[in-house]
Amino acid sequence: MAPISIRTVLISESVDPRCRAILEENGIRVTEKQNMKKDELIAELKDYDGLVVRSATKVTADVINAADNLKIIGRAGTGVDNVDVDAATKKGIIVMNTPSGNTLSAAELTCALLMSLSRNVPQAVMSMKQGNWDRKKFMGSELYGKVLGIVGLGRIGKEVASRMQSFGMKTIGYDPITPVEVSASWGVEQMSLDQLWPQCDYITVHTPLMPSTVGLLNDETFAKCKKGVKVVNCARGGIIDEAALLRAVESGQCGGAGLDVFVEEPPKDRNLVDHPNVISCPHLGASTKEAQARCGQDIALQIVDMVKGKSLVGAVNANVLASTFSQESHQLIKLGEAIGAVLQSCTASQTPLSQVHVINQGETTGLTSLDG
Ligand SMILES: NC(=O)C1=CN([C@@H]2O[C@H](COP(=O)(O)OP(=O)(O)OC[C@H]3O[C@@H](n4cnc5c(N)ncnc54)[C@H](O)[C@@H]3O)[C@@H](O)[C@H]2O)C=CC1
Ligand SMILES: O=C(O)C(=O)COP(=O)(O)O
Repeated sequence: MAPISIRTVLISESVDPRCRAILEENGIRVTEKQNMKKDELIAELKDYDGLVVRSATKVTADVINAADNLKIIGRAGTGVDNVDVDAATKKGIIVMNTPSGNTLSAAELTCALLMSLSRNVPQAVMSMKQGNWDRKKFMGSELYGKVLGIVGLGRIGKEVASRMQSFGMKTIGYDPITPVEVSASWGVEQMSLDQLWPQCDYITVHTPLMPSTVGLLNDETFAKCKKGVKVVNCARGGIIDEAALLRAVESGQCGGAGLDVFVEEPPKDRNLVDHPNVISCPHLGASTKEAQARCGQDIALQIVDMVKGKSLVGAVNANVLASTFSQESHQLIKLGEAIGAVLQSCTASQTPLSQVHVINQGETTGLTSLDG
């Protein structure tokens, strides 16, 4: 892999100090500057080769196109929906994330919200602080024996499943990519969304935010759910349509919601946050010391390894890889793209394939990995 020169990095959010320390130990100059408005970010970024962000910095096409020296955008975390990856790719800028660093923390917060919803813990705490002793108002229900629908069976969905199974919940789910036998091996029975909605007492979503996941829960799908279903969104605002959710909690079709994320953060429209059956957090899924330490360290090491030409880990825009890898690797990258296109058409069908056998012909090149 051809080394990329990164001499200066701007960290625009609160990222674990390990990130700065590792970059500096490797001769990269680091500046930390938080809460910049778009114009300030554009002006500041002109001087940097790299940018490290979390979820609050909106790295839009305007920002990217104005950043003439930028070569890498590092996301200390999972979701890259705050980065215009297409604009970055067009400019040859690598976008990389650290997707497993905060998995356990996001899963644990999801479980905390599910438990809080079942026993009205936040509402009871508030009532106590107001000087009350109300044992009737906060009657809850057990999680034991209830059905949890998990939409999105990737890293976080899987961890949520195993934790909630320990409470005796039955876990069912849907994912267009994760094979049914794989999720079955960790106790999640997969089915179509239409089969899933009416069975669930609780639903939690763990997909990326993309056109196919916007409004997965909407007026129509809420209507297919059990009356009183409780929902959790620790993934991205908008996967559960916010207006439809408000209508559903107002009508009682939805019995409660636990929200860590919002379409607009912080949300200007407070109707959901203020509803008595909605409990919410200010995007705290990854806010643990452990998750931040992992993500801060991982993103710094990934940048350093890239600079040293050692490996390119965590890059999400494959097209850019083509320009950074050696000539021989180009053919493998093209092959990967072709296989990806075939797999995409397989998963687009109504009944996704659970297994694909690949048969190769011809001589091997000796290149077995795209890494390094
Ligand atoms: N609240 C927080 O602070 C945090 C939020 N997140 C968010 O959680 C979400 C999940 O993260 P991971 O589990 O790490 O991602 P992942 O990539 O491991 O899993 C996502 C899964 O969603 C599936 N999926 C895609 N389209 C789908 C659809 N239409 N229906 C059902 N499933 C679909 C994918 O096949 C994949 O298995 C992301 O949106 C991420 O940004 C992640 C960490 C912290
Ligand atoms: O990693 C993710 O996708 C998250 O949502 C975490 O966001 P944060 O790093 O806490 O701003």
